[in-house]
Amino acid sequence: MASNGCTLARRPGVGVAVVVIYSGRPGCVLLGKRKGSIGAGTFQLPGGHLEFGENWEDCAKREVLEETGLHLNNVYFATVVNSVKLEDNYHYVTIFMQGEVNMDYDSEPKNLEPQKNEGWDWIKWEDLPPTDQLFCPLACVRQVYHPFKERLKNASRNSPANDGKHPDHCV
Ligand SMILES: C=C(C)CCOP(=O)(O)OP(=O)(O)O
Ligand SMILES: [Mg+2]
Ligand SMILES: [Mg+2]
Repeated sequence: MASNGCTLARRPGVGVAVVVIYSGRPGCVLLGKRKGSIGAGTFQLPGGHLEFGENWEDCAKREVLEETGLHLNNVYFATVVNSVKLEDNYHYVTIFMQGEVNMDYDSEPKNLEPQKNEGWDWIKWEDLPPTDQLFCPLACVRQVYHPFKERLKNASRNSPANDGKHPDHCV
């Protein structure tokens, strides 16, 4: 760090991405397409930056509400990836949370940030687009996590899996 307290060194960001599932669309997750910032044109899950002092569950609920209008319940830790794409100057630690649409509220997703996202669709996990069309953390997570097979395994853990499956540089 420089003597004036400033530093020019970059540090990774922290993101929270959310696997949103809905009993009305079995096997599907909510998928959008990025617009207007890094990864424009690639497919993404709802999510965004963890705010200072915020816990992961609250961040997941807030981002999904801001971006889609959906309320979540049963939000739990899914997995975490360290995604690095130096050619795009991109390095984020992205925490994946999974949650269900709370049917006490409207269950139709709305594209509430149209400047950042093309729209939301329910897409079967098996039908996710090819890796080169996925936003970096989503491309990473597909290698290590399946939202409809791994819940019991991960839900019983308080910390990320340490099974050697988590590559540092995923794409
Ligand atoms: C890859 C990045 C930059 C993580 C944050 O995601 P968003 O770009 O969706 O951030 P928010 O505007 O939703 O916070
Ligand atoms: Mg956001
Ligand atoms: Mg976002």
